[in-house]
Amino acid sequence: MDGRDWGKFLLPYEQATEELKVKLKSLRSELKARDEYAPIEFVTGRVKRVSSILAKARKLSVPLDRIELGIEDIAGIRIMCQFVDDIYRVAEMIRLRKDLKLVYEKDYITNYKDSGYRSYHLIVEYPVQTSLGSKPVLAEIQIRTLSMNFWATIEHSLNYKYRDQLPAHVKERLRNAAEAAFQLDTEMSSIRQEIVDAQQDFEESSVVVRRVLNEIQELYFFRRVREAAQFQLRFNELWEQDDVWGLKELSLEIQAALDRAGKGGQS
Ligand SMILES: Nc1nc2c(ncn2[C@@H]2O[C@H](COP(=O)(O)OP(=O)(O)OP(=O)(O)O)[C@@H](O)[C@H]2O)c(=O)[nH]1
Ligand SMILES: Nc1ncnc2c1ncn2[C@@H]1O[C@H](COP(=O)(O)OP(=O)(O)OP(=O)(O)O)[C@@H](O)[C@H]1O
Repeated sequence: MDGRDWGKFLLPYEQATEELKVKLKSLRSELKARDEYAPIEFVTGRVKRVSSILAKARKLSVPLDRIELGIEDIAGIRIMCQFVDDIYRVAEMIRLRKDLKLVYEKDYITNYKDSGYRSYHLIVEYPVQTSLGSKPVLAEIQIRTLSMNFWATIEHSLNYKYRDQLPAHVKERLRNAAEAAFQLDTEMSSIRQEIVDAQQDFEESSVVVRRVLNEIQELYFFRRVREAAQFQLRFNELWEQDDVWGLKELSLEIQAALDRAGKGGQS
């Protein structure tokens, strides 16, 4: 392939990268607009430089007329997430999409690389609509947390600066740094879980509170004034003590009283 052909060759990759970036950014804004939690923090993409394609083809012994299949990351997308769990949610959303086909995946989170590198990779086939018809191109989608990205960006630039000749002790320190970054992710996930649990507890307790108050109102409706007033006093105490379990028990008692009131006469 001579120099003039590269522009044409890269066109569908440029289109694929741009379209995938727009689609994945829209996924984030759509989820946000619906007030749903958006597991995507931000999205980037790039088309591999010709010099980098040639270097990789040489390294992997891919003949130049086979690079379309032999080099999978000419079109590259990167998705950054806040939490490790989000990575797997985003991967699932991509698997379910109808506008691309999953070719294979690499879980470098569970099976992190010797360098310490962690990310989740999906190699997909994306059909680009060109003036000559549909053209499938391969694209690499890397999904990672912000701290995995922090580590990979610095490690990449160090490797670039030292031309992949990092001294052993630096490599060792980078491996330690990757471990520390992952511990940060783990710690952040557990803090988040605690907040989610606390929110669930709060929602559960407000549902019970509303239920008990409605039931007491119903008792008043049946003119069970004395009983309702007693339940109200017990409710006040339990509510002050934030005793959700006690409130649930009280609700059962009021329901029994309501049953009796429904069947029997009024007091
Ligand atoms: N910073 C950093 N990025 C990595 C590392 N390993 C993989 N990556 C990224 O992940 C991409 C795909 O890596 P691999 O799954 O190993 O793919 P590969 O084509 O078999 O091997 P590469 O020659 O490393 O691209 C690379 O092009 C990088 O962008 C690493 O150790 N450090
Ligand atoms: N899938 C991707 N999405 C977004 N950016 C990427 C992706 N892959 C690599 N990059 C970034 O593109 C820039 C150029 O990287 P380049 O494609 O030359 O090398 P690489 O992917 O890191 O390595 P290799 O050539 O060994 O595959 C770097 O800043 C790199 O972080």
